Amino acid sequence: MFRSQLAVASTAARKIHCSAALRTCGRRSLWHASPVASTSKPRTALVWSARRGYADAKFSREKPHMNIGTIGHVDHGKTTLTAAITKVLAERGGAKFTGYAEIDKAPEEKARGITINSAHVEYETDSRHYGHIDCPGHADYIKNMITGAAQMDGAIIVVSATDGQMPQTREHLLLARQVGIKKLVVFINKVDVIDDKEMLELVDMEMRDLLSTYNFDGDNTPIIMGSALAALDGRNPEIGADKIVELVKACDDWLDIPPRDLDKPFLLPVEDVFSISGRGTVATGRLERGVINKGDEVEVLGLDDNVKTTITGIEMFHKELDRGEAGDNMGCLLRGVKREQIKRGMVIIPVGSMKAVKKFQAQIYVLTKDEGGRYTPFMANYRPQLFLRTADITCALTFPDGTADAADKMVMPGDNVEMVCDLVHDVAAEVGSRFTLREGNKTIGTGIITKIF
Ligand SMILES: Nc1nc2c(ncn2[C@@H]2O[C@H](COP(=O)(O)OP(=O)(O)OP(=O)(O)O)[C@@H](O)[C@H]2O)c(=O)[nH]1
Ligand SMILES: [Mg+2]
Repeated sequence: MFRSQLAVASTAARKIHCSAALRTCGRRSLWHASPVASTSKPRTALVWSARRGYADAKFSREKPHMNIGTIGHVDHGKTTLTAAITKVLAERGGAKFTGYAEIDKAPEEKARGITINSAHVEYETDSRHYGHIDCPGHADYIKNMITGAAQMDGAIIVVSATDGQMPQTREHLLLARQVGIKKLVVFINKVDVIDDKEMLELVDMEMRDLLSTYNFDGDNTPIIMGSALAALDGRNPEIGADKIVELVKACDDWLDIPPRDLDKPFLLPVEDVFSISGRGTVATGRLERGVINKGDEVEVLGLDDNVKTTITGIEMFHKELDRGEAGDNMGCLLRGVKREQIKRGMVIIPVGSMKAVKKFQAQIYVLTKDEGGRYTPFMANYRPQLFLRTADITCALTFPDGTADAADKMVMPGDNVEMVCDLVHDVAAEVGSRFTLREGNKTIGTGIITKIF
């Protein structure tokens, strides 16, 4: 029932706004991923979820949960690898196989053969439960990549052995760093079409260099070489399934589950919103900190449109929860709220626990052209797009009061500067919050908030 409701909703939305509808489609997978290990429950507990048709089991916390995902340049094989991981683990009882066409399922994705929306799947290893977000690599959809990566605790960067590192390999590493990902695993893909061993060694060496450039541990990061397609097609296990097992083992061993901050007031950055007719509005995202309980009174803050409401339901991967913990990638049913009142970029918090800000000072690093940034300097009142958590907002940059020659001062690519950011809409932020600055198709800078006005 829920599935058909959502299909109707997304068809209607597509008529209104294509990209919004695409996001809805892409997001559906979080709600539809089947439980890995479902437990039977008494009928009474199933009432509201059964009516909505998607929650059919309690979420098990037996294994620690971690959010990872695939990032990297367009066409390097992220979606193929995502499907291959679920296939190989399904054969071992740790996942439900999610095919390529189920991940890239929006019509435009199918027509163009690229990922546009980030999609969610889940799987389990012996030691962990993973939520996995497959991100788009195409430069036009970096916005969706940032929102996807903002929910990850670690990531798999996919690089094709045929191309080696490419512009979005570099940009995604930078963005991963900026959203707080500390460790990565590298998958060098498409080795089935490479005969030259030296070529593989070169890609390996270059990736280690690049990791170090972006402050990851280039020397010790596990690099696995294989073929996602061979694994998905069930051929050549020595470069296919065996390498997927090795990759997943490397994730288990090398990627750390960050300490979950359960004591602070909760903070859930909204990644997507959809409505279920007759039920209400659901906001999804990864709980950044704290613990959220069914029945909590909350404030949805930011983008100039604060809303107060109550959480009437919590879900994670098809399963119902009474409480969500920091790190959970979940959906919250919000009482009496219309879909239009909630937007990606807002945050859900306990009433009054945080303020939205419109103006702050920040330490900003401006990327050089070799890092994919601007070729030319900019001056005061430059207006890039600011990405913070799941929000993206236009801002104006000026120099702090008292800066000498502020009117003529130029900021060069490569500079580290202290600047004042004036936002068009307010956003929930604190001293220490990190953000990225983009202009058109480029990431031009990264920053950290030092003072709130
Ligand atoms: N030969 C070979 N081709 C592969 C392999 N893995 C993926 N491909 C092919 O590479 C193409 C791109 O694969 P995708 O998985 O869609 O790449 P992607 O990184 O998800 O692309 P975007 O999401 O659009 O950035 C497809 O035609 C795949 O079949 C591989 O191991 N070997
Ligand atoms: Mg893809």
